[in-house]
Amino acid sequence: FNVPVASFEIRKAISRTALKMETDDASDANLEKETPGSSSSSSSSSSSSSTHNLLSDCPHFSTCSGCTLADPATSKILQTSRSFFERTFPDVTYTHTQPTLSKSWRNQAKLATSPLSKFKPGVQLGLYASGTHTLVPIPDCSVHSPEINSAATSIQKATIKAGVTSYVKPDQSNRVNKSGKNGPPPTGHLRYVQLNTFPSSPPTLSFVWNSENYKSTQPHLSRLLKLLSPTYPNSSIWLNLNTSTRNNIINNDGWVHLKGPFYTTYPLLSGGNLYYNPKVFCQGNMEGFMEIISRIINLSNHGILKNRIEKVVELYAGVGCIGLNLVNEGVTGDYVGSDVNPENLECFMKGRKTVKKEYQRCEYKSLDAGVSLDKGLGRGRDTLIVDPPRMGLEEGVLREINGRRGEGKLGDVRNLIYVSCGLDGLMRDLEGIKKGGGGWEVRLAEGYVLFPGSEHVETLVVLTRD
Ligand SMILES: C[S@@+](CC[C@H](N)C(=O)[O-])C[C@H]1O[C@@H](n2cnc3c(N)ncnc32)[C@H](O)[C@@H]1O
Repeated sequence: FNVPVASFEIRKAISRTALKMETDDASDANLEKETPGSSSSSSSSSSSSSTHNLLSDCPHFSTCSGCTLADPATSKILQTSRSFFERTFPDVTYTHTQPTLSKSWRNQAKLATSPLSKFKPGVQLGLYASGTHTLVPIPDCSVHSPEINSAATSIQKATIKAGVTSYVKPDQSNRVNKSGKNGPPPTGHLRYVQLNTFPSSPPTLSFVWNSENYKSTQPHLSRLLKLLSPTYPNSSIWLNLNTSTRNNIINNDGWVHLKGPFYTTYPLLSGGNLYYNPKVFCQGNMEGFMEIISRIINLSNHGILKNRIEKVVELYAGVGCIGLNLVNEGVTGDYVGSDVNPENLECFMKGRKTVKKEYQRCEYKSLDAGVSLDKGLGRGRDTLIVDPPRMGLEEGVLREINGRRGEGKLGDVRNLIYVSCGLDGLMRDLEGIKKGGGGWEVRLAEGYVLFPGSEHVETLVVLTRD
């Protein structure tokens, strides 16, 4: 069969990207880190001449932990990925491509805080230096959307006037003193700021606050919002109450909607909208991810699928980012999606109302992936789409995928479309599928460098069976 798209020549992709760049790019993906210092984003490969264009001009590159690869050609993860596919599926040509601009691609950032000064209120925003709690301000980060950078600057300034202080966690070694008693507790107001920027909406600002309840955020939070209001009169503004002493950035049960629209929208590929708020998963590089979705939409046209896509079940479906696009394009007229996060349901339903009328026949369930299959969501479906969290598929799902054709809860499925954001999980799952009894054949494997500058690759794998 025929494998389209770019060849493995990432160099070509990079110089293409470099041509489009006005200044240059940098890093940031580390904003996704749940713990300080652990890096997360992605990358590619290149020659030394493209290095200049990609990373070296970002003023923060040498100190910021967001981008770890000065030269994307040194990306280990792409080598690992290519070797894995060459070794495990020698009949498949693994390709990877860098589909997005290398600058200004990030539409979601989680910025940590630290005190601006020892003696006065005011908070600076940035990322922790690798492996530390030392904050590196990144006001001119090249991979952030410009709206993220300017919102961060506005918030920093407003915290000074509003008397907002930074959350400070005493050094762990001081937490339990010699007498065995707890040391001083964490102090301060603001822990993190999450910023989401979509092209057609004002930025969504979320404040992760070291308070048990709204009342105890006062008067500082209200002062802060008042100061920001002239700059962000129509923004969606959220509070996340998080007093946990662990390193989790967001308290999933701590969301409070403060003002502005409850949802923001991102356009589907051809009319209609996806609906988001900070309670649901959102891709960090939406534009890049849309290229993967376009690829899925066009699979049938490129002779990659042996079987038509008609009836689709999608697990780990989020707000319907992949599914609603497929429905809207008429790729499937019979779709059911599911996700364990109940907040996605309303987002999906709102998005569904915006797809083309003739395609509005699609359903959604708030269910864990394995439970979705137990409840029969996979029965009678010819196509399964999965886009699981980094760790990959849960055991029950993998077991059903490995069930024989015609048997079990996925017995009718003949197309399996796996979108992966975690290479380790994907490799483990594909090893399992190869050894399993499902009779699957890998037809396509493509890496997408959605987070240039860090060790991350998003992978699209298409498998079919007779
Ligand atoms: C990588 S995101 C993909 C979402 C969607 N495809 C998108 O692009 O926005 C993974 C999704 O899996 C969901 N999830 C995590 N664990 C799950 C589980 N055990 N069962 C079902 N969904 C799960 C999360 O809520 C999240 O929406």
